[in-house]
Amino acid sequence: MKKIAFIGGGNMAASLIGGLVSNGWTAEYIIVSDPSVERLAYLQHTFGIQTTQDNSAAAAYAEVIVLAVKPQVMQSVCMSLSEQVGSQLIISIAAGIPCSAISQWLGSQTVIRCMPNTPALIGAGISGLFATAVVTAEQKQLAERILQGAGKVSWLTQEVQIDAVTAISGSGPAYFFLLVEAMIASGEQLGLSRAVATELAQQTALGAAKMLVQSPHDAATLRQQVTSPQGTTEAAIKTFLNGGFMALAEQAITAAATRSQELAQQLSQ
Ligand SMILES: NC(=O)C1=CN([C@@H]2O[C@H](COP(=O)(O)OP(=O)(O)OC[C@H]3O[C@@H](n4cnc5c(N)ncnc54)[C@H](O)[C@@H]3O)[C@@H](O)[C@H]2O)C=CC1
Ligand SMILES: O=C(O)[C@@H]1CCC=N1
Repeated sequence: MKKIAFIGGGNMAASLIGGLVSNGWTAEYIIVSDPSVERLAYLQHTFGIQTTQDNSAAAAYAEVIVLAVKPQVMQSVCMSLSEQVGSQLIISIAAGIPCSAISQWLGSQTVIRCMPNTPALIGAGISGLFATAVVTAEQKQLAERILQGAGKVSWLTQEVQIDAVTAISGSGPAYFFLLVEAMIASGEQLGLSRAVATELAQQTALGAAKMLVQSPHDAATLRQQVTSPQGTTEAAIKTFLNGGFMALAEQAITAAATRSQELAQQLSQ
């Protein structure tokens, strides 16, 4: 078991730490650094891990450094850590920041870029991973072990594919939450209490997600199985499609991928 430092202890770090701890990673082998005392107290209390406000101390302690700060502060955080970074494996989860920029700011080539998602917190996440050429097979296995606590892992052959992963699975949970928000609001408008509408929408999302992963049928077939000719589902689906749902979804997902590319250009100069 290796010592891991999380630089930045926000939502995504907490999701990954939750996955690690519930998968049996020793809490004493995990340290997180964050400027917020309240945040550190929460993380310490929830997971029993070590905490510090000193990024350098966390980095110096660890064999693996997970960079989990917002893309906008990544450059300054990395540059301030360059003294402490030697042979550690670096895993960056920041949207948009290329390995080349991380390598340059930290002075280390041993970088894996990772795009996880928040269901990591309950072990139901998926992470897209890209490793630079110098990363060894052993280090890749280590990264997999760390991220598998958070869910599935998918290796990418080209770094540019991370933009698509960000748009599909990184941002993706938010698309489903938005649909559930809309379903709850509609349920209320149709006369249900908020509590009942919420329970119906949540359980429907859970059931649909389980069918998607467990059934031998694809999404389109499962949808057709709900859709009786001239029935209620057809009325809803027709309204979605006539309103341009497919084109809108493609436009939205492309906007996420484009934003990932823009972040790379803006933040890696
Ligand atoms: N939220 C998500 O679904 C996903 C986020 N990401 C990436 O994960 C990274 C973190 O995102 P979130 O956890 O959502 O953000 P967040 O805002 O919840 O967490 C960022 C944390 O960094 C801390 N921080 C700020 N300045 C710092 C510094 N100088 N040194 C150490 N810590 C510092 C903040 O106090 C905060 O707790 C981002 O780069 C984002 O692109 C990647 C995949 C999914
Ligand atoms: O919205 C973002 O920029 C981050 C990356 C993927 C999910 N959240």
